[in-house]
Amino acid sequence: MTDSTRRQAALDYHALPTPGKLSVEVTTPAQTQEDLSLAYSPGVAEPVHEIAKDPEAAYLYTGKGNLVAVISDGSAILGLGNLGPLASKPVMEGKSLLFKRFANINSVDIEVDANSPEQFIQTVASIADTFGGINLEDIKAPECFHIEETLIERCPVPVFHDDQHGTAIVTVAGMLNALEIQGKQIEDVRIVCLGAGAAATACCKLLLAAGARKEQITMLDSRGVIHAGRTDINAYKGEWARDTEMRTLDDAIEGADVFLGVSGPNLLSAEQLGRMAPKPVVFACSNPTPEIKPELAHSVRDDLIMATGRSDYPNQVNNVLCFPFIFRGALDVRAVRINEEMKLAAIDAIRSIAREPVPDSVRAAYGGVELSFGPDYILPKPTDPRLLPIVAAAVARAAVDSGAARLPYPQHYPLQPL
Ligand SMILES: NC(=O)C1=CN([C@@H]2O[C@H](COP(=O)(O)OP(=O)(O)OC[C@H]3O[C@@H](n4cnc5c(N)ncnc54)[C@H](OP(=O)(O)O)[C@@H]3O)[C@@H](O)[C@H]2O)C=CC1
Ligand SMILES: CC(=O)C(=O)O
Ligand SMILES: [Mg+2]
Repeated sequence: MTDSTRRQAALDYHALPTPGKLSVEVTTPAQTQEDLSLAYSPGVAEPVHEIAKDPEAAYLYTGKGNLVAVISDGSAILGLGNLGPLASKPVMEGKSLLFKRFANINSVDIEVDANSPEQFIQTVASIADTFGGINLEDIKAPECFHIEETLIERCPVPVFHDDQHGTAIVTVAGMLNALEIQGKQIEDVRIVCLGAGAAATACCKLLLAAGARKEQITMLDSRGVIHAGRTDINAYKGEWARDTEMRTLDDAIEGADVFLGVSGPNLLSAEQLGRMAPKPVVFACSNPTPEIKPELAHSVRDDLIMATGRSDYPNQVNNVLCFPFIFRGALDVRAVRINEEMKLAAIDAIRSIAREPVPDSVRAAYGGVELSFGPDYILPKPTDPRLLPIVAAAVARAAVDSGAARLPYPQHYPLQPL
């Protein structure tokens, strides 16, 4: 497919058969006078009274318990930058599509035109109780950290910034598998993280929790290495400042085992890739254009494991492998928050699936190619029907065991694949 054919196909996909990617469906009878008198006036007054008496009744009489809002201010849309709330709508509709397609969670997208983080927080906090959970998306650093921390405290339902935690969970799951295939230990590897924003910060924190050593991680922002002499960095970046002579990606990449790109398009050169250690792992996760294109990377070396955030190459490291399923588990036990135990459980569950034989339906959806645990298959595909039962169950169990759940482990688990 040429670039212009792909562009037109993408525009047609969004315009046809009706604009956008989602619609709303009615789940109760609404044909007769009797139906309407139950659905609306006078019948609707009965659940109103029940919810006014006990807010928990909203889970029984409304769609709240299976409804997640995808909310953005459009300040970091994929790797495209700050293009504003309305331009983020196709991405947010896309996330809602993925919630429905992969975890049967109803989802609406909300794009907030806010003048300040406080205004954004106030807007989200005032509507949060409408939903069973809030998925924050594509909000740039450093504002995203304060926004998420504050909303977690203020909202009665789980709040999860997907670009931080969804990305980190999938990255760590993929990284542990990739390092194992390359015969390396996470404790030993030198990691270069290009990007110092929402995704980078959360990925590196979770890599530490998985065993990586902080002194082995070099983080870079658009001005270069985050080092102890920098006076132009905020406190979030300051946590990653190293006492080092390295200043540029050129310096940092020499002999590195891992390149994690969560920054922008085409920022890692073939020459730089060539100077990484033997058997490197390269996660070029910027969307839609990775830090280095797989064709170029593979032309430079044949000993690497290469991943991108995209669906059209092997090894998709993308938060789609996490957010539908972590919310499914969280909603089903009515978790008050999504905690570290639930994240670690999601990592183990996701990475374990990649080691099992792949169902025919997945192979068929990916053009019939052979998929088995190895350099070109480090993570399950998003269409893998095992993700829903296995990841949701692991997350729900962790929520119950860690005290985050308000309901017991669901009797109807494990879920049937969709
Ligand atoms: N595959 C996946 O699942 C996901 C991928 N991503 C990708 O990660 C990228 C960042 O997203 P997110 O963290 O949400 O955005 P943020 O805006 O929070 O962070 C962007 C970071 O990239 C840095 N950056 C920009 N240009 C350069 C450059 N030339 N060299 C080095 N660093 C640079 C910025 O530096 P500075 O701080 O100096 O401005 C900033 O630290 C996007 O491309 C996005 O598509 C994000 C989430 C999930
Ligand atoms: C995948 C995603 O959330 C991003 O690139 O921002
Ligand atoms: Mg995103």
